[in-house]
Amino acid sequence: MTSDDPFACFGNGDDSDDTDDDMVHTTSDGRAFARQLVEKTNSIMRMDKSVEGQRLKACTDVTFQSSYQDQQERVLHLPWPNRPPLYLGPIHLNKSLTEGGGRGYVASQDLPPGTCVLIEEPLVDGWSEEQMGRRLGLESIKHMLHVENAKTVVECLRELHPRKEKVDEVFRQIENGGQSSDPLDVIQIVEMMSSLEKDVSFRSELQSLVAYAEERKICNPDGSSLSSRDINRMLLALRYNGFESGLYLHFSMFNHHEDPNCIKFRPSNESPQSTQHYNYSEARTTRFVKKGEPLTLHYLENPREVSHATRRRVLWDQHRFDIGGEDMFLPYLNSPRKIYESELVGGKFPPSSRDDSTKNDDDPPTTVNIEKSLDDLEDMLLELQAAFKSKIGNDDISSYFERAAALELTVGELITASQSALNNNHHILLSRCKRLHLDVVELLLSNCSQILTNKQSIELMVRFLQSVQPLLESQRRRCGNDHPDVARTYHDFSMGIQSMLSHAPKRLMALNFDGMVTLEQCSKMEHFCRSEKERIERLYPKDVPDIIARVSKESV
Ligand SMILES: C[S@@+](CC[C@H](N)C(=O)[O-])C[C@H]1O[C@@H](n2cnc3c(N)ncnc32)[C@H](O)[C@@H]1O
Repeated sequence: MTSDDPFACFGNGDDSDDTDDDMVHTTSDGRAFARQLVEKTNSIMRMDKSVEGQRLKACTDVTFQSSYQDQQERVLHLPWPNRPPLYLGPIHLNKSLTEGGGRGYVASQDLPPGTCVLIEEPLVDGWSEEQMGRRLGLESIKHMLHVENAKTVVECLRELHPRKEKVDEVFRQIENGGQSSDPLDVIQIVEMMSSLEKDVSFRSELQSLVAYAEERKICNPDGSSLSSRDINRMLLALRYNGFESGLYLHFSMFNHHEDPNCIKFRPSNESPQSTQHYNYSEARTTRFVKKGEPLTLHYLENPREVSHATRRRVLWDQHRFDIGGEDMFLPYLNSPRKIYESELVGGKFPPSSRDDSTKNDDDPPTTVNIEKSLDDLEDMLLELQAAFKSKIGNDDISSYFERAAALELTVGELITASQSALNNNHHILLSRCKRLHLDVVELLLSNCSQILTNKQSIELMVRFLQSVQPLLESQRRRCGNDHPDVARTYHDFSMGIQSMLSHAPKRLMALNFDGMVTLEQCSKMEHFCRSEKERIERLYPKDVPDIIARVSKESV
């Protein structure tokens, strides 16, 4: 085995190596002691659970849920009072927000983390096959005009940004020789529509959709035929409001924030207790939200963890609103743009532009290069996950193992290179690299146990812990202590410690993690991580069917 061997850090694959001095001596006494400690803390946890359960029940209690009556009143002020969501939590629509595009939700009372604020079924569930992996285009309009309830969809779409009434008014002003009073309307409506219409094939597709709508007798709510401008506006409404999972009405009233206080879940569409199928999304707060504070989501869905430069470009490209660069003064905030710790590169505001710097700039920002590598490596992981899932035969497993092992090392190298290029241990891209690393190690450990020697597994677990510990710290700083992403990382940390306590406790202590230098401290940390993971998970109960059942009971 030479140092050039890419698999050197997995050991030489010889099991006899496992009788390594350090490990054997440590494990014989250490394992027993560690097991005792884990059992002791487990039993303390079991006792604690009933008390903790009661405390947490208070958080997910009906105190923070809206009654049917209460919802009815607030639903009247939504743009679709006749199509209420399945549940509207203690929030209401404010139509004159200064930050984030006019309309948006605000909290009607103080809301603890995990409060369910909205449950809704999509108006259009998913997109057509041709649409997948591409930006929403006219094929999605075609898909929408095909669905059974197309007439209702078109009617509802009227109220989505940019509202039909508004668009008609803007063009009326222009056609009368005037100008739109709001420069943002020109950017988001007039310029966006005309840039799409520059394409000849787009224009001809618009015409064929006009004819198709006519044929199916799908018209505007006032009975007039859908014009090509109407269809173009509908496309903007999809782009400005659509989610990966489809189009929702009430979810489209959430504005974007760089540091959002809500998260949208698309839970499994089956309730565990009943045979009833649900197809809903839910939004929950991820931290404490004060009464009157706007409720916001992060618009980037996949991947969510991108650099400031990429976020700025994507949001401009898709929505035509600018999150701002270093020198940009944001009039609605009356201040320069705020910079978050997770965006700093070398302690400074990173370069960013609304335009695609990968195309125009010879020297794209460091973050763009890291993102490109991440995209490629994440694709490789997806391929490997699919291969292992499809139960590859024993003969193939070693070749897939080699690919997964090479991927693990490459991600490790990307972490090292990114750390030095970004000079910021809490940069959002480093968190993404570390999450990827954890996922690759997990893939190896859960699928290649028959190939990995004990020593290799332990070395893998060591590198796993070296990624998970700083990731946890960065995520807590960025998302707070109650975010579901943090729960997942607590879980990983606890599993990693548990495994090392059982197999190589001395090696674990030698890692010298803060507050983890004795066996007792390591065990305590493992217990802490596990209980934190469980605490956060309980903040986000899978209780949507119960909420819906309660509300429908109250309504009769
Ligand atoms: C899903 S809608 C949100 C609701 C919208 N404010 C409305 O009144 O219909 C998305 C649009 O709202 C605006 N918007 C949302 N978040 C924003 C933000 N942080 N800054 C500026 N505009 C924002 C953009 O025009 C975007 O295309």
